[in-house]
Amino acid sequence: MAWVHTSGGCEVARRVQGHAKSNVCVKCERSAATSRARRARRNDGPRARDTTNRSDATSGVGLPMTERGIAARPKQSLGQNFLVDPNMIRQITAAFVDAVEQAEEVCQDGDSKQSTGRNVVEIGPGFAALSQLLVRRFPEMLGLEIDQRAVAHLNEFLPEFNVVRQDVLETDWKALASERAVGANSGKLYVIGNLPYNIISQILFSLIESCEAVDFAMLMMQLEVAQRVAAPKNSKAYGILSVMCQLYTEPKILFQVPPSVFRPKPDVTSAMVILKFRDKCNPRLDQVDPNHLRQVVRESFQQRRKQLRNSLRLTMSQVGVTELSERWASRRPQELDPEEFIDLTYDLFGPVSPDGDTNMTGVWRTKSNKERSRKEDAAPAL
Ligand SMILES: C[S@@+](CC[C@H](N)C(=O)[O-])C[C@H]1O[C@@H](n2cnc3c(N)ncnc32)[C@H](O)[C@@H]1O
Repeated sequence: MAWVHTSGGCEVARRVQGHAKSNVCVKCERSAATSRARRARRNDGPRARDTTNRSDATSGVGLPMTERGIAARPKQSLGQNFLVDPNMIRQITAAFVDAVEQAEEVCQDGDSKQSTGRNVVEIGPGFAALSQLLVRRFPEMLGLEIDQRAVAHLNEFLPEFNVVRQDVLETDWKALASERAVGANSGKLYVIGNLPYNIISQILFSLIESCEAVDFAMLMMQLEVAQRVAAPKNSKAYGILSVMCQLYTEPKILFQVPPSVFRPKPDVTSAMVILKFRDKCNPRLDQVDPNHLRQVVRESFQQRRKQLRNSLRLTMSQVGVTELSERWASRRPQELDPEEFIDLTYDLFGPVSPDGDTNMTGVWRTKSNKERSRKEDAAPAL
Protein backbone atom coordinates (compact mmCIF):
# COMPACT_ATOMS: atom_id res chain seq x y z
CA MET A 1 0.00 0.00 0.00
CA ALA A 2 1.38 3.44 -0.89
CA TRP A 3 2.22 5.85 1.93
CA VAL A 4 4.01 9.15 2.37
CA HIS A 5 6.09 10.64 5.14
CA THR A 6 4.02 13.05 7.15
CA SER A 7 4.74 16.03 9.39
CA GLY A 8 7.21 18.53 7.99
CA GLY A 9 7.79 16.63 4.75
CA CYS A 10 10.17 13.79 4.14
CA GLU A 11 12.99 15.09 6.32
CA VAL A 12 10.98 14.29 9.45
CA ALA A 13 10.02 10.71 8.96
CA ARG A 14 6.90 9.68 10.81
CA ARG A 15 5.44 6.43 9.57
CA VAL A 16 1.76 6.18 8.94
CA GLN A 17 0.39 3.65 11.37
CA GLY A 18 -0.15 0.18 10.01
CA HIS A 19 2.13 0.40 7.00
CA ALA A 20 4.90 -2.10 6.52
CA LYS A 21 8.56 -1.21 7.14
CA SER A 22 9.59 -1.92 3.59
CA ASN A 23 7.08 0.50 2.13
CA VAL A 24 8.56 3.36 0.19
CA CYS A 25 7.34 6.91 0.43
CA VAL A 26 5.62 7.78 -2.84
CA LYS A 27 6.93 11.34 -2.62
CA CYS A 28 10.63 10.94 -1.83
CA GLU A 29 11.00 7.28 -2.75
CA ARG A 30 12.82 6.64 0.53
CA SER A 31 11.80 3.74 2.75
CA ALA A 32 10.71 4.19 6.33
CA ALA A 33 13.76 2.22 7.43
CA THR A 34 16.12 4.56 5.58
CA SER A 35 14.42 7.55 7.09
CA ARG A 36 14.68 6.06 10.57
CA ALA A 37 18.38 5.42 10.06
CA ARG A 38 18.93 8.98 8.83
CA ARG A 39 17.04 10.30 11.85
CA ALA A 40 19.08 8.19 14.24
CA ARG A 41 22.32 9.34 12.64
CA ARG A 42 21.17 12.93 12.90
CA ASN A 43 20.24 12.69 16.58
CA ASP A 44 22.95 10.61 18.13
CA GLY A 45 24.93 8.76 15.50
CA PRO A 46 28.65 9.13 14.89
CA ARG A 47 28.11 11.72 12.15
CA ALA A 48 26.20 13.94 14.53
CA ARG A 49 29.04 13.73 17.04
CA ASP A 50 31.57 14.54 14.33
CA THR A 51 29.71 17.60 13.24
CA THR A 52 29.26 18.86 16.79
CA ASN A 53 32.99 19.35 16.69
CA ARG A 54 32.84 21.22 13.45
CA SER A 55 32.74 24.53 15.30
CA ASP A 56 36.07 23.56 16.88
CA ALA A 57 37.54 23.26 13.43
CA THR A 58 36.13 26.66 12.65
CA SER A 59 37.25 28.50 15.67
CA GLY A 60 38.39 26.47 18.60
CA VAL A 61 35.67 28.02 20.77
CA GLY A 62 33.24 25.17 20.31
CA LEU A 63 29.76 26.64 20.24
CA PRO A 64 27.26 23.77 20.11
CA MET A 65 26.15 23.06 16.57
CA THR A 66 23.62 20.87 14.83
CA GLU A 67 24.43 18.49 12.03
CA ARG A 68 24.08 21.34 9.55
CA GLY A 69 26.85 23.26 11.32
CA ILE A 70 24.57 25.90 12.81
CA ALA A 71 22.97 26.28 16.21
CA ALA A 72 19.28 26.70 15.34
CA ARG A 73 16.86 26.43 12.48
CA PRO A 74 17.55 29.37 10.15
CA LYS A 75 14.82 31.97 9.72
CA GLN A 76 14.41 32.86 6.09
CA SER A 77 12.61 36.07 7.05
CA LEU A 78 15.85 37.27 8.70
CA GLY A 79 18.02 36.28 5.74
CA GLN A 80 19.81 33.67 7.82
CA ASN A 81 22.41 32.00 5.63
CA PHE A 82 25.10 31.14 8.13
CA LEU A 83 28.77 30.85 7.28
CA VAL A 84 30.01 27.35 8.04
CA ASP A 85 33.25 27.03 6.07
CA PRO A 86 36.29 27.45 8.34
CA ASN A 87 38.59 28.63 5.54
CA MET A 88 36.19 31.29 4.36
CA ILE A 89 35.57 32.42 7.94
CA ARG A 90 39.32 32.76 8.45
CA GLN A 91 39.72 34.61 5.16
CA ILE A 92 37.01 37.13 6.07
CA THR A 93 38.24 37.76 9.61
CA ALA A 94 41.85 38.10 8.41
CA ALA A 95 40.76 40.67 5.81
CA PHE A 96 38.90 42.59 8.51
CA VAL A 97 41.85 42.60 10.91
CA ASP A 98 44.08 43.83 8.05
CA ALA A 99 41.65 46.63 7.30
CA VAL A 100 41.54 47.72 10.96
CA GLU A 101 45.32 47.68 11.15
CA GLN A 102 45.56 49.69 7.98
CA ALA A 103 43.04 52.18 9.32
CA GLU A 104 45.00 52.51 12.51
CA GLU A 105 48.36 52.41 10.78
CA VAL A 106 49.67 49.92 13.28
CA CYS A 107 53.46 49.84 13.00
CA GLN A 108 54.96 46.69 11.58
CA ASP A 109 57.34 46.46 14.54
CA GLY A 110 54.34 46.24 16.84
CA ASP A 111 55.22 49.42 18.73
CA SER A 112 51.73 50.86 18.46
CA LYS A 113 49.15 49.94 21.01
CA GLN A 114 46.67 47.52 19.48
CA SER A 115 43.03 48.50 19.49
CA THR A 116 40.79 46.49 21.80
CA GLY A 117 38.01 47.02 19.31
CA ARG A 118 35.60 49.21 21.25
CA ASN A 119 34.77 50.84 17.94
CA VAL A 120 34.33 47.51 16.12
CA VAL A 121 30.68 46.68 15.40
CA GLU A 122 29.43 43.47 13.86
CA ILE A 123 26.00 43.59 12.25
CA GLY A 124 24.02 40.35 12.54
CA PRO A 125 26.58 38.06 14.23
CA GLY A 126 24.06 35.21 14.21
CA PHE A 127 25.71 32.25 15.89
CA ALA A 128 29.13 33.91 15.88
CA ALA A 129 30.80 32.32 12.86
CA LEU A 130 32.90 35.49 12.52
CA SER A 131 32.70 36.87 16.05
CA GLN A 132 34.20 33.75 17.62
CA LEU A 133 37.48 34.68 15.96
CA LEU A 134 37.08 38.45 16.00
CA VAL A 135 36.35 38.70 19.70
CA ARG A 136 39.77 37.27 20.51
CA ARG A 137 41.45 40.11 18.66
CA PHE A 138 38.84 42.76 19.58
CA PRO A 139 37.59 41.81 23.05
CA GLU A 140 35.54 45.01 23.38
CA MET A 141 33.71 44.69 20.07
CA LEU A 142 29.92 44.99 19.91
CA GLY A 143 27.38 42.80 18.08
CA LEU A 144 23.94 44.00 16.95
CA GLU A 145 21.63 41.06 16.37
CA ILE A 146 17.86 41.03 15.90
CA ASP A 147 17.25 37.32 16.56
CA GLN A 148 16.67 36.73 20.27
CA ARG A 149 17.61 33.03 19.91
CA ALA A 150 21.07 34.00 18.69
CA VAL A 151 21.52 36.63 21.41
CA ALA A 152 20.56 34.13 24.13
CA HIS A 153 22.83 31.49 22.62
CA LEU A 154 25.81 33.84 22.49
CA ASN A 155 25.21 35.13 26.01
CA GLU A 156 25.38 31.54 27.20
CA PHE A 157 28.20 30.13 25.09
CA LEU A 158 30.30 33.16 24.21
CA PRO A 159 29.78 35.42 27.24
CA GLU A 160 32.92 37.45 26.51
CA PHE A 161 31.20 38.79 23.37
CA ASN A 162 29.11 41.90 24.01
CA VAL A 163 26.04 41.36 21.85
CA VAL A 164 22.76 43.24 22.11
CA ARG A 165 19.40 42.61 20.56
CA GLN A 166 18.81 45.35 18.08
CA ASP A 167 17.40 46.03 14.64
CA VAL A 168 20.36 47.44 12.74
CA LEU A 169 18.01 49.56 10.63
CA GLU A 170 17.10 51.49 13.76
CA THR A 171 20.69 52.03 14.81
CA ASP A 172 21.84 55.60 15.35
CA TRP A 173 25.40 55.26 14.02
CA LYS A 174 26.41 58.76 15.09
CA ALA A 175 25.31 58.14 18.69
CA LEU A 176 27.02 54.76 18.64
CA ALA A 177 30.27 56.31 17.40
CA SER A 178 30.26 59.03 20.04
CA GLU A 179 29.67 56.36 22.66
CA ARG A 180 32.18 53.77 21.43
CA ALA A 181 34.72 55.33 19.08
CA VAL A 182 36.05 57.99 21.45
CA GLY A 183 39.78 57.44 21.86
CA ALA A 184 40.00 55.18 18.81
CA ASN A 185 42.59 56.30 16.26
CA SER A 186 40.10 57.57 13.75
CA GLY A 187 37.32 58.32 16.26
CA LYS A 188 35.04 56.35 13.94
CA LEU A 189 33.47 52.92 13.74
CA TYR A 190 34.80 49.85 11.95
CA VAL A 191 31.80 47.83 10.79
CA ILE A 192 31.65 44.22 9.64
CA GLY A 193 28.65 42.13 8.64
CA ASN A 194 27.38 39.17 6.72
CA LEU A 195 23.94 40.59 6.18
CA PRO A 196 20.49 39.63 5.01
CA TYR A 197 20.52 40.47 1.32
CA ASN A 198 17.03 41.94 1.40
CA ILE A 199 18.11 44.86 3.62
CA ILE A 200 21.61 45.46 2.27
CA SER A 201 20.74 48.67 0.38
CA GLN A 202 18.95 50.00 3.45
CA ILE A 203 22.02 49.30 5.57
CA LEU A 204 24.31 50.91 3.00
CA PHE A 205 22.13 54.01 2.91
CA SER A 206 21.91 54.18 6.70
CA LEU A 207 25.72 54.06 6.93
CA ILE A 208 26.04 56.68 4.21
CA GLU A 209 23.62 58.92 6.08
CA SER A 210 26.01 58.75 9.03
CA CYS A 211 29.18 58.81 6.96
CA GLU A 212 31.10 60.95 9.43
CA ALA A 213 30.65 58.23 12.09
CA VAL A 214 32.09 55.33 10.09
CA ASP A 215 35.70 54.74 9.04
CA PHE A 216 35.00 51.69 6.93
CA ALA A 217 32.45 48.91 6.53
CA MET A 218 33.28 45.42 5.31
CA LEU A 219 30.06 43.79 4.19
CA MET A 220 28.98 40.58 2.53
CA MET A 221 26.49 41.10 -0.25
CA GLN A 222 25.12 39.43 -3.33
CA LEU A 223 27.79 39.62 -6.07
CA GLU A 224 25.39 41.41 -8.36
CA VAL A 225 24.83 44.13 -5.73
CA ALA A 226 28.59 44.37 -5.07
CA GLN A 227 29.14 44.93 -8.78
CA ARG A 228 26.54 47.70 -8.74
CA VAL A 229 28.14 49.34 -5.73
CA ALA A 230 31.57 49.42 -7.40
CA ALA A 231 30.45 49.88 -11.03
CA PRO A 232 32.25 52.56 -13.06
CA LYS A 233 30.22 55.02 -15.11
CA ASN A 234 29.18 53.86 -18.56
CA SER A 235 28.85 50.27 -17.37
CA LYS A 236 25.60 48.33 -17.33
CA ALA A 237 25.65 47.94 -13.54
CA TYR A 238 26.12 51.68 -12.87
CA GLY A 239 23.07 53.10 -11.10
CA ILE A 240 21.68 54.76 -7.98
CA LEU A 241 23.64 52.51 -5.60
CA SER A 242 26.90 53.18 -7.47
CA VAL A 243 26.40 56.95 -7.41
CA MET A 244 25.52 57.13 -3.73
CA CYS A 245 28.17 54.66 -2.54
CA GLN A 246 30.89 56.30 -4.62
CA LEU A 247 30.00 59.83 -3.54
CA TYR A 248 30.57 58.94 0.09
CA THR A 249 32.93 55.96 0.02
CA GLU A 250 35.61 54.21 -1.99
CA PRO A 251 34.12 50.74 -2.53
CA LYS A 252 36.25 47.75 -3.45
CA ILE A 253 35.24 44.12 -4.05
CA LEU A 254 37.69 42.03 -2.01
CA PHE A 255 36.78 38.50 -3.09
CA GLN A 256 33.88 36.35 -4.22
CA VAL A 257 32.14 33.96 -1.84
CA PRO A 258 30.51 30.80 -3.27
CA PRO A 259 27.12 29.50 -2.05
CA SER A 260 28.78 26.31 -0.74
CA VAL A 261 30.22 28.09 2.34
CA PHE A 262 26.76 28.88 3.76
CA ARG A 263 24.02 26.86 5.40
CA PRO A 264 21.46 26.92 4.02
CA LYS A 265 23.09 27.54 0.65
CA PRO A 266 21.83 30.70 -1.04
CA ASP A 267 20.98 30.60 -4.75
CA VAL A 268 23.47 33.31 -5.57
CA THR A 269 27.20 33.98 -5.40
CA SER A 270 28.21 36.60 -2.86
CA ALA A 271 31.12 38.98 -2.47
CA MET A 272 32.94 40.64 0.39
CA VAL A 273 33.11 44.37 -0.17
CA ILE A 274 34.98 47.06 1.73
CA LEU A 275 33.65 50.60 1.69
CA LYS A 276 36.18 53.11 2.95
CA PHE A 277 34.26 56.24 3.93
CA ARG A 278 35.80 59.39 2.50
CA ASP A 279 37.40 61.74 5.01
CA LYS A 280 36.42 64.63 2.88
CA CYS A 281 33.35 64.20 0.78
CA ASN A 282 32.88 66.61 -2.10
CA PRO A 283 32.36 70.02 -0.40
CA ARG A 284 29.63 70.78 -2.91
CA LEU A 285 27.51 68.15 -1.17
CA ASP A 286 26.92 70.75 1.55
CA GLN A 287 25.51 73.12 -1.04
CA VAL A 288 22.62 70.90 -2.14
CA ASP A 289 19.64 69.57 -0.27
CA PRO A 290 20.09 65.78 0.07
CA ASN A 291 16.38 65.32 -0.70
CA HIS A 292 16.89 67.12 -4.01
CA LEU A 293 19.99 65.06 -4.80
CA ARG A 294 18.03 61.89 -4.12
CA GLN A 295 15.20 63.03 -6.36
CA VAL A 296 17.54 63.87 -9.25
CA VAL A 297 19.52 60.62 -9.03
CA ARG A 298 16.37 58.51 -8.77
CA GLU A 299 14.52 60.24 -11.57
CA SER A 300 17.56 60.13 -13.86
CA PHE A 301 18.00 56.38 -13.47
CA GLN A 302 14.30 55.54 -13.57
CA GLN A 303 14.52 55.83 -17.34
CA ARG A 304 18.21 55.18 -17.80
CA ARG A 305 18.09 54.91 -21.59
CA LYS A 306 16.56 58.35 -22.00
CA GLN A 307 18.44 61.62 -22.28
CA LEU A 308 18.29 63.73 -19.14
CA ARG A 309 16.19 66.38 -20.90
CA ASN A 310 13.44 63.73 -21.08
CA SER A 311 13.96 61.69 -17.91
CA LEU A 312 14.06 64.79 -15.68
CA ARG A 313 10.83 66.34 -16.98
CA LEU A 314 9.02 66.11 -13.63
CA THR A 315 11.79 67.84 -11.70
CA MET A 316 12.18 70.45 -14.42
CA SER A 317 8.52 71.37 -14.23
CA GLN A 318 8.72 71.42 -10.42
CA VAL A 319 11.54 73.99 -10.47
CA GLY A 320 10.16 75.88 -13.47
CA VAL A 321 12.92 75.00 -15.93
CA THR A 322 11.84 74.41 -19.53
CA GLU A 323 15.20 73.49 -21.03
CA LEU A 324 18.18 71.78 -19.44
CA SER A 325 21.53 73.43 -20.06
CA GLU A 326 23.72 72.08 -22.84
CA ARG A 327 25.99 70.40 -20.34
CA TRP A 328 23.23 67.94 -19.40
CA ALA A 329 20.46 67.91 -22.00
CA SER A 330 21.57 65.15 -24.34
CA ARG A 331 23.47 63.00 -21.83
CA ARG A 332 22.22 59.80 -20.25
CA PRO A 333 22.58 59.15 -16.48
CA GLN A 334 25.21 56.43 -16.87
CA GLU A 335 27.53 58.95 -18.58
CA LEU A 336 27.72 61.17 -15.48
CA ASP A 337 30.38 60.86 -12.78
CA PRO A 338 28.88 60.54 -9.29
CA GLU A 339 30.10 64.09 -8.54
CA GLU A 340 28.30 65.46 -11.60
CA PHE A 341 24.96 64.57 -10.01
CA ILE A 342 25.75 67.19 -7.36
CA ASP A 343 26.34 69.79 -10.08
CA LEU A 344 23.17 68.75 -11.88
CA THR A 345 21.15 69.05 -8.66
CA TYR A 346 22.71 72.44 -7.97
CA ASP A 347 21.90 73.65 -11.47
CA LEU A 348 18.28 72.57 -11.12
CA PHE A 349 17.48 73.59 -7.55
CA GLY A 350 20.16 76.18 -6.77
CA PRO A 351 21.97 76.29 -3.44
CA VAL A 352 20.35 74.89 -0.34
CA SER A 353 18.53 77.71 1.47
CA PRO A 354 20.41 79.18 4.47
CA ASP A 355 17.84 77.69 6.85
CA GLY A 356 17.76 74.48 4.77
CA ASP A 357 18.85 71.17 6.16
CA THR A 358 21.80 69.26 4.73
CA ASN A 359 21.35 66.51 7.32
CA MET A 360 20.81 63.28 5.44
CA THR A 361 19.15 61.31 8.24
CA GLY A 362 16.13 59.46 6.89
CA VAL A 363 16.57 60.70 3.34
CA TRP A 364 17.62 57.43 1.77
CA ARG A 365 16.59 54.70 4.14
CA THR A 366 12.98 53.75 4.07
CA LYS A 367 11.68 51.02 6.34
CA SER A 368 13.05 49.23 9.38
CA ASN A 369 12.30 45.55 9.91
CA LYS A 370 9.66 46.51 12.46
CA GLU A 371 7.90 48.84 10.06
CA ARG A 372 8.17 46.24 7.33
CA SER A 373 6.61 43.48 9.39
CA ARG A 374 3.96 45.86 10.74
CA LYS A 375 3.08 46.67 7.15
CA GLU A 376 3.13 43.00 6.17
CA ASP A 377 0.88 42.14 9.14
CA ALA A 378 -1.57 44.81 8.07
CA ALA A 379 -1.53 43.80 4.42
CA PRO A 380 -4.41 41.64 3.26
CA ALA A 381 -3.43 38.10 2.30
CA LEU A 382 -3.18 37.68 -1.44
C1 LIG B 1 23.33 36.00 6.78
S1 LIG B 1 23.10 35.81 8.51
C2 LIG B 1 24.80 35.86 9.03
C3 LIG B 1 25.05 35.35 10.44
C4 LIG B 1 26.54 35.25 10.82
N1 LIG B 1 27.17 36.54 10.81
C5 LIG B 1 27.26 34.31 9.90
O1 LIG B 1 28.08 34.82 9.11
O2 LIG B 1 27.04 33.12 9.98
C6 LIG B 1 22.46 37.42 8.89
C7 LIG B 1 22.28 37.71 10.37
O3 LIG B 1 21.73 39.03 10.48
C8 LIG B 1 20.66 38.99 11.44
N2 LIG B 1 19.72 40.06 11.09
C9 LIG B 1 18.75 40.05 10.14
N3 LIG B 1 18.10 41.23 10.11
C10 LIG B 1 18.69 42.01 11.05
C11 LIG B 1 18.46 43.32 11.50
N4 LIG B 1 17.52 44.10 10.96
N5 LIG B 1 19.23 43.80 12.51
C12 LIG B 1 20.20 43.03 13.07
N6 LIG B 1 20.47 41.78 12.67
C13 LIG B 1 19.72 41.26 11.68
C14 LIG B 1 20.07 37.62 11.29
O4 LIG B 1 19.35 37.24 12.42
C15 LIG B 1 21.34 36.79 11.07
O5 LIG B 1 21.88 36.38 12.28
